[in-house]
Amino acid sequence: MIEVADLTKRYGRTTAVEGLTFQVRPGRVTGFLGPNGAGKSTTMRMMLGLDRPTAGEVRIGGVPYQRLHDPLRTVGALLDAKAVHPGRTALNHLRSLARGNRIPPQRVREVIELTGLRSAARRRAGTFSLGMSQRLGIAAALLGDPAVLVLDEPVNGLDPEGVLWIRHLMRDQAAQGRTVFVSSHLMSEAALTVDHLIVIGRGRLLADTSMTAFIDRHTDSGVRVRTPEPRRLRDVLAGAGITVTDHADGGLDVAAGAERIGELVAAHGVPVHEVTRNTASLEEAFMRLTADALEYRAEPPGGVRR
Ligand SMILES: Nc1ncnc2c1ncn2[C@@H]1O[C@H](COP(=O)(O)OP(=O)(O)OP(=O)(O)O)[C@@H](O)[C@H]1O
Repeated sequence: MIEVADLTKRYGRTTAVEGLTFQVRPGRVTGFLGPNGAGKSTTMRMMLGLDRPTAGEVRIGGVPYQRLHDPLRTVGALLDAKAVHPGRTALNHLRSLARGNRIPPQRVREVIELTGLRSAARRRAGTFSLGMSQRLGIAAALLGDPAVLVLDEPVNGLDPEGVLWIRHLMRDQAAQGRTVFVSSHLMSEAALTVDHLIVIGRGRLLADTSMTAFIDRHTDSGVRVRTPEPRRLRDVLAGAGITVTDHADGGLDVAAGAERIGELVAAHGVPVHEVTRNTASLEEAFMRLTADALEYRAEPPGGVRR
């Protein structure tokens, strides 16, 4: 469990984090979301004792990071994947971390297997792609078999297979009862992985909610349908008392479930090219929630930034 209590961080006149209070519980994946500059990395650095709070505190398993006896065995972190010495091989990097933290050498082999780095283990970290560096960073985070994982944008630079892998890994770690705290600036990505959501903007807490509640509240129940015969489809749906509206992309927004629509078009022989649930509204809800808190917003042409 991670407890953040009234946490504030100022850099000169910039307030990066202001009065943040929330808890990250074990057994689930908690997403930490906010637009660029919202204060996510600053908060994570304070969790890991890399930055001193101006006020407030963070406790991991009831203890501030600086007072942990065995930090690497308590909390594993991925903050900056490129922070590894470029001349070191992945294997040597992990071995030296293990040695310095009294972790048995066989654990190095285990995390290399777990992160799919076996074929790259003897290559120098400086030659790694961002995706491979992310895997190495995650291997280091898992090395001490910690009960708490803190991952800053772990999906960054990963290919589609890597993205799936990290999603499974996080779910798996949470299912084992660990605390998994992961930052992202994308709602759509978080929606696929996280159970709980902490959203911040300009360093302040905007939402602390379950993902299911957020999705239920913000996604339309409607379905987008594409057909080469829109008029016939409209007639069939209207005949069944279903509301249909045109969408700018040429599709139709239909206020009914996919099953009902599927049955009706099959019964009337209307050809359909696409039936998709409206999830775009989730990203829109996130944008609305954080809009006033966006640090870098595009200026309207000729306008003045508010
Ligand atoms: N060392 C520092 N000195 C001065 N200002 C800083 C420092 N670190 C962060 N900031 C400022 O604090 C604010 C929060 O930054 P932070 O990097 O924590 O945001 P973030 O949510 O992680 O953003 P991103 O998604 O872009 O990484 C920003 O205004 C940033 O410019």
